[in-house]
Formats: sequence, C-alpha cells, structure tokens
Amino acid sequence: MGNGEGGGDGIRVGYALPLKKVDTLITPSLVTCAQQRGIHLIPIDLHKPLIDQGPFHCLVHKIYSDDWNRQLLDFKSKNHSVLIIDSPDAIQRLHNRISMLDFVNQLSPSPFPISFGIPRQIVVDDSNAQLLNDPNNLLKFISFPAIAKPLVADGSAKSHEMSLVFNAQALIELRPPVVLQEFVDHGGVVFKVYVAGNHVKCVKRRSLPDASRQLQSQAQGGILTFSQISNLADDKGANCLDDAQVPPVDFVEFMAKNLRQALTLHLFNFDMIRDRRVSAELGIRYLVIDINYFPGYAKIPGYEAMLTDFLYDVVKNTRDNKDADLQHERQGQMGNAAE
Ligand SMILES: O=P(O)(O)O[C@@H]1[C@@H](OP(=O)(O)O)[C@H](OP(=O)(O)O)[C@H](O)[C@H](OP(=O)(O)O)[C@H]1OP(=O)(O)O
Ligand SMILES: Nc1ncnc2c1ncn2[C@@H]1O[C@H](COP(=O)(O)OP(=O)(O)O)[C@@H](O)[C@H]1O
Ligand SMILES: [Mg+2]
Ligand SMILES: [Mg+2]
Repeated sequence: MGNGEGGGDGIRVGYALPLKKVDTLITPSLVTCAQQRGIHLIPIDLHKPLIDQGPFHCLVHKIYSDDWNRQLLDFKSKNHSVLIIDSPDAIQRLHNRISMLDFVNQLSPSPFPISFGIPRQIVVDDSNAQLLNDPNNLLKFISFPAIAKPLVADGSAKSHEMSLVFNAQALIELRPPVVLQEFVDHGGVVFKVYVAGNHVKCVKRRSLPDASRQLQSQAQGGILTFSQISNLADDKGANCLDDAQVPPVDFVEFMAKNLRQALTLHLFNFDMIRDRRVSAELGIRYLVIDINYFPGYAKIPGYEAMLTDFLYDVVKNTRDNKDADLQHERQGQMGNAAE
C-alpha cells in the first residue's frame, strides 16, 4: 500500500478545491452528514506536494493547472487503489464548448416520446474568422439571433461572457475564438441537471426570455452582452419559472446516465432547454446547451445527502469489486492447489 492509500476506520475523502468552492460546498451540514456515514472530508493543502498527503480512499478535485495534473498522475502511480474523481483528461473535454457538446448527437436515442440534441453551432477561430465578414456564408450554418460564447470554458469570468447577436452587422464586435450557437426560444427557463454518479437532481432556473422585439430593441448595434444569467437574483421572469414543468424524471435520469457514460465523469451538471420551435407533430425536444464540471451543488436542496451517498457508493463499490477480485483470485489458487 502507498502512503496515500486509505486504511483504518471510515472512508477518507481528500478534496482539492479553490477557496471559494470550499466556502460554499464544504459546509458544516455537509461535513456532519458525511460523518454520519463514516466519511471524513479532508482538505488537501495546495501549498504542499500532494504525494506527501493522505491517506485517502478517494480524492475529488477542481483545480485546473498542468502542475496539478502532473501531481495527480504521480500520486496515482504510487497509490493505485486511491480513486481519483475525475480524470483530468475527461474533465478537459468540458473546457472547450465544441468538444463539450459535439458527442451529444451520437448518444443512444431516447426511448421516451421526447427527443434531444444540441442547437446548431459553429466555431469561429483564426482559421475561418473571415466568416464574420461574410454573413451569407455564415447563414449556411446558423441563423440569427445567435449566442456567441467564448470557445474556452475554463471557469474564468471571461469564459462566461456571452453576447446575443441579432444581425450580421454586429458580428464584427466578436473576438474569436467564439462559438456561434443558434438562439433557441425556450420560454425563459433553463433546466439544470446535477449529476453525482448515479444520483441525479433537476432544478429550474431563469434564463433569457424568448428573443422578443423588446430584447432586440435593447441591443445597441444588434448585440447584447450578458453573463451567468441563471445566477442573477432579481425576480424578473419569476412567472415563467413557476409555470415551467420540469422534464419527466425518467428522461432526466436517462440523459444523465447517457452523458455520464460518454464523458466518463462522475461530477457534473448540464443545462437543458425545451425547444419551443418544435411543432406539435414533432413532439417534445430538449437541447443540451452547457455542461459544467463539479458545479455548485450547494445550491440544490438536499445536496448534503446527495454528495454523501455518492461518495459512499463509489468507495463501497470499488471495495466490493476489489474483494470480489481477491476472492476470485483465491478460489483460482485453491483450485490450482487441488489439481
Ligand atoms: O459557484 P456556483 O455555485 O455558481 O457554481 C458555478 C456553476 O453554477 P451552477 O451550479 O451551474 O448554477 C456554473 O455553471 P454555469 O456555467 O453557470 O451553468 C459553473 O459550473 C461554475 O464553474 P466554472 O466557473 O464554470 O468552473 C460554478 O462555479 P464554481 O463553484 O465551480 O466556482
Ligand atoms: N442556444 C441557446 N438558446 C437560448 N438560450 C441559450 C442558449 N445557450 C445559452 N443560453 C442561455 O444563456 C445562458 C448561458 O449559456 P451557457 O452556455 O449555459 O454558458 P455558461 O457556461 O456561462 O453557463 C444559459 O443558461 C441560457 O440561459
Ligand atoms: Mg450554463
Ligand atoms: Mg457553463
């Protein structure tokens, strides 16, 4: 056993998180809830080498740096049995708004009378920046209004700065690399689905209103910038929120599992909107518009139990699998000895 591998009583979970996230997530209520299931949440000191810390059964993290990724690799190579949630390579896919969503159209189709997909989108970077001056060509890919999103989604304030673009003239305001995504009318509500392994919760949040004339009139020069609209606390749009029906639980759970398996991630949330353009014959359709690694779980009611159950299950399942492997191995040895 490496020094970092957990032994002894209880389940030891190390967490490596930015201070802001520690403050919001590692609350006394979470610590108590975890302790009641024998889980100890242990802060990892980011000023000291990871390799000198532990022991842990499991390690969760949201630190984005090459140095941290190297430390994780080194730690894992010396502590094989420590579960690292999640792998930096799998997380990396969510740092680019194209790789974050492009696989969604290839997922297993929905077995429910509800379909899913993503909005039409195109990346504009150095290789095709001339598209911004060539709206006729651009219109082959997307239509207006469109949302321009920074290509990189690395958690920085900049990566959340969006613009609603109403016409081709406004395109010159954009700074590539950006993703231009069709704006889809969706009734002003976004559904946020929080996933922690096979534990799933869906909540409603306010979103941009349907691309009305009123919005367009506010857009000077055909462009309107905004940031983290779903976290804004004012109560405009509260009516749409109250009236909106959350998608059926079965469908939400199906989507969560589908995404979890494709991404090979345990801790994430995804934003879904209901496509209001879809006609009655075509039925109900949801579009995935954003996927975030290790989001703000503390905003959902009952998050303490959700995260505790997840950590318990993930460590216990790994232990059970190891015990089964060991038993299998022993039976094999006994079989050999008997021959
Ligand atoms: O801080 P919070 O609670 O607003 O959580 C943010 C998330 O909000 P949500 O839980 O989806 O409402 C937020 O989700 P959105 O991008 O707003 O959909 C991000 O996950 C954000 O992380 P990052 O800055 O993109 O790395 C999350 O920020 P960090 O907590 O990771 O800093
Ligand atoms: N294609 C779209 N059509 C309509 N509204 C959208 C679309 N994409 C994003 N939005 C709105 O913009 C918000 C921010 O976009 P999102 O991709 O979730 O970025 P962030 O990573 O900053 O949360 C969403 O929560 C939703 O309200
Ligand atoms: Mg979002
Ligand atoms: Mg996001």
